[in-house]
Amino acid sequence: MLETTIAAIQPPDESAMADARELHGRLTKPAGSLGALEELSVRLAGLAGACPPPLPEPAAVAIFAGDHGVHAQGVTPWPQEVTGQMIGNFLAGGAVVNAFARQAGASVTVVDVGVATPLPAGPAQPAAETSGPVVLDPSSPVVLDPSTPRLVAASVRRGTRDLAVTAALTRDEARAAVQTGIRIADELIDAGAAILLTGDMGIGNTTPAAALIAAFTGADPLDATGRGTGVDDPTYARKVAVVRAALARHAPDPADPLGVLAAVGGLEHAALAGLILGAAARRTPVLLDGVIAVSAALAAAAFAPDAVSAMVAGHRSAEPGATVALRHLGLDPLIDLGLRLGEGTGALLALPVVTGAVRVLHEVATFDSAGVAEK
Ligand SMILES: O=C(O)c1ccc[n+]([C@@H]2O[C@H](COP(=O)([O-])O)[C@@H](O)[C@H]2O)c1
Ligand SMILES: Cc1cc2nc[nH]c2cc1C
Repeated sequence: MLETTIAAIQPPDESAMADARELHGRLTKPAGSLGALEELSVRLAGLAGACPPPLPEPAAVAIFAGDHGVHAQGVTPWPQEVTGQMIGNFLAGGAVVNAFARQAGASVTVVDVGVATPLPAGPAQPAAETSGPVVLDPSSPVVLDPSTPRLVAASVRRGTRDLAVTAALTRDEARAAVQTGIRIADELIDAGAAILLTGDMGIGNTTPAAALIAAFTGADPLDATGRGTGVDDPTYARKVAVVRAALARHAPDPADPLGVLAAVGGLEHAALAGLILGAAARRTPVLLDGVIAVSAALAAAAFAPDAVSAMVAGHRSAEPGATVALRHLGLDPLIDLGLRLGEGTGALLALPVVTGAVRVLHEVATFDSAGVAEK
């Protein structure tokens, strides 16, 4: 499944891109006056193979959640249980991602790919008549409902191993998580999603994100590692040392993305790489959130370089590694607000920018049709 997905990822359609550039030149605005939105709309035309490309509606956020053995190294001040507790919050509609998703009209799908603690029952009840989290029967149809977050149970294992001691995952476990991401992309697109947004939840997950970024870009661990949820100086120093030692121990080969994900990654990072590959194979845009998403995007690009044409960088996370990763991918983020929350929040805030970029090609009059004189 991974190999067939990679094989399905094709380069952008140059003629649709040329059509979009030509159309932009005829719309009632000075050439280039929409700045980065113009190139974004051209890229989306190339991805869709059509000018104009489809409006990115409806939108679907997929939040992949996992825990991390490296938590034992003291790389984050937060207890591991917060990962599972936040899943309860997502399903109850009480997290920041839910507020932003309601604003954007996006559905929220939470995917447990490897949470360590049992998922909470109480608050995770979106409907009164249910007694526990809404765990979907794999055979039930996927419905994109912005008012009802849903949980997909797809745990590969209850958290990774400690990457400071051993490989975080076996290759088979990493592959299973990547394939879960591909499956979720397919299900959401089959249910009608016209754009996928990445989300993540995992206490400790900025440490594997930093290790992935250093492994794929060659950046020094000091430049790839940030303060995550807001760690103090001693914790930050420990975190950089953990990333440096892990790279020395595992010597991950950036030409072997499954091996890199297994050695120093996380289950949500692997699943996000799969989601991106799945979206790219279906020529559907994927709006990237923060540092965890862009670390996964590096893995996706290592699997299939043409997957980059499906990626839109939603925002520039405050994590320094995100900027290192975006530079490596050649992507410019749409917004830069100093966010460092995750969950898909930065991607959701960027969604109206993407929609606006495409809407221009659908709705704006040409000089000719509107009778406006050209310069
Ligand atoms: O999206 C980001 O760029 C981002 C930056 C810092 C932290 N986070 C979130 O915070 C958690 C990981 O932080 P930490 O310090 O425990 O590694 C995890 O749940 C992420 O979603 C997310
Ligand atoms: C409370 C909390 C919410 C989060 N959302 C994403 N990562 C998070 C980390 C914490 C600690």
